[in-house]
Amino acid sequence: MLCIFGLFKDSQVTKDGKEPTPVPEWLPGLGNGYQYVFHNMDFLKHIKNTLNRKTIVKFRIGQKGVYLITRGKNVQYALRNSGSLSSNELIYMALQQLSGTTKEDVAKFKNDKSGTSHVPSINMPEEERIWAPFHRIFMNNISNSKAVGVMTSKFCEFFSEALSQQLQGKWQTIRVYQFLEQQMARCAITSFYGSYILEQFPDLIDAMWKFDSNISALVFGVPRFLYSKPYAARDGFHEIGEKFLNTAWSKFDWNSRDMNADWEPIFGTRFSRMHSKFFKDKGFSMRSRSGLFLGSILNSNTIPITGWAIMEIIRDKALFQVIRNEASSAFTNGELDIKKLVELPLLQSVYSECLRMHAAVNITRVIDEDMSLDGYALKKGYLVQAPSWISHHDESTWGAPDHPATEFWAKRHLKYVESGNKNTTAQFSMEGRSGGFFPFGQSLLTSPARRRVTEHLFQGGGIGICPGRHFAKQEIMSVIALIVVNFDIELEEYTMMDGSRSDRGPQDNKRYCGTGAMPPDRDMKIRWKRLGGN
Ligand code: HEM
Repeated sequence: MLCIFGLFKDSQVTKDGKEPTPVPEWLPGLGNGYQYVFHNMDFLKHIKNTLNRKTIVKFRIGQKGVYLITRGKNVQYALRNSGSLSSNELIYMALQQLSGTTKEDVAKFKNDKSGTSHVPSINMPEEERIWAPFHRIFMNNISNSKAVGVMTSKFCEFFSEALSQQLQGKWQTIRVYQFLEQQMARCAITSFYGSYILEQFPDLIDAMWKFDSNISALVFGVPRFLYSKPYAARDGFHEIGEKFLNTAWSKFDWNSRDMNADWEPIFGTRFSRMHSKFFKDKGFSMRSRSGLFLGSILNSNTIPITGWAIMEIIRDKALFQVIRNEASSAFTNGELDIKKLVELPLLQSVYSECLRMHAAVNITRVIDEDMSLDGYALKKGYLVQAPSWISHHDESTWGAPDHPATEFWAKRHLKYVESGNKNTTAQFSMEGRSGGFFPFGQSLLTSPARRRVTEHLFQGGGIGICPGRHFAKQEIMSVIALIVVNFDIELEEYTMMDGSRSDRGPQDNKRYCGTGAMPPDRDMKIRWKRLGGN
């Protein structure tokens, strides 16, 4: 586990290349550990401003050396092309810190060196393998198009139902983010994990948000004796998971036809059933099973991105109208056509712009062997970290006349092509920029061809690109479409998160920087009126 406090020490110059420039210490003599953990965005701004001509810089968190990579081509190279990097140590840390997996159960992951392929890379009995079947559960039940289709259609069914509870033809006041935090979370959990979990444990949503707001302290490894609140939040959340798993297991008939259903009320999706059964069959403790199970419940990325998109659309009346017109074209007889929806150019541009601005992940790998990158010599044992916040705010990649990268611009990802008769059509495009855009992480594997053939074939396990990204896009775009098409909306005022008046609009809640999507720190009070028809 990373220890956070310690003095910054410069490392030796090697003969194999330049030594990356050390980041100036935040507090002379005290290093950057505290700033990195508790003020990650300020730390990243500090790096961006003081070292903006360097491509790789280094600093220390306690005893751990970290290289930060700040340019798109290096991020691509380091996270895709090198056999010298892995994410295993980080996964073990996340398992212990976030999921609360017991040491004995983490050891089961560690002991499996057979890789994630069907064919083990070393001689190992099939029943002792963890990584390969675990990855298959993700690939077959979250990433593939059938599974995504089931989850999206269930989600839309529940979310449409939630919207239909709003008064028709009458103005009503709500707070946008508060509504999403409760209603979108409820629908996402139900579509993924079935209806039983929230019927039995309605406090789960609040426990989830409490846990979520403490994730950075847990991820960055703040010890329990220094700061116990995050651990209490995690334990409270996991206790609900334990109670759920106990009752759901006794209620569900594993020999019934529901075992293979796309969705049933007790466990929800096939993913949730397979995942839960897998860890029980492998003899994991109840505490580990609960943490692993609840890990994927978190809506901590999709809800903030949706919140930002909806607020941006509401505060610009012209944009609201254009998005409404565009989204309406994806409805046929009141039914949302998801395939059409996810291809809509402006909506995709708004979605990507919100990910660009607010998804702040520090994609991290461990260097397994000394390596060189961009003329720099990088040492074994260091972490390599690519902060999306820096790449996503790079003016040379994203800036446009009158639309600096620091600002939301709905049309930033559109290009205009001639469509005959001197007309032009807008198309969604990330051309030439995708290297600097990685809200969902990056695949570790080399060429696209190799990635296609051997997706998830890396030694020992490891994280690849987010397997939930297709579902996330469909879920977020569906919520936007269902709201703008079915409601007239007027902005009343901005509020603090407790509902009291705020004299400014939302900004990123910086506490989340480095760990995922940053939610807004203010809410938006609106009047909305549900329309008839759709
Ligand atoms: C806007 C929404 C989302 C964002 C920005 C996001 C981002 C990420 C990132 C950055 C990673 C780590 C990749 C790495 O370190 O290389 C990740 C992993 C993961 N995500 Fe997402 N995610 C989102 C939504 C979702 C959803 C909706 C699901 C589930 C349906 C999901 C499931 C997962 C899982 C299971 C992993 C771990 C993968 C592994 O261990 O191989 N994510 N996500």
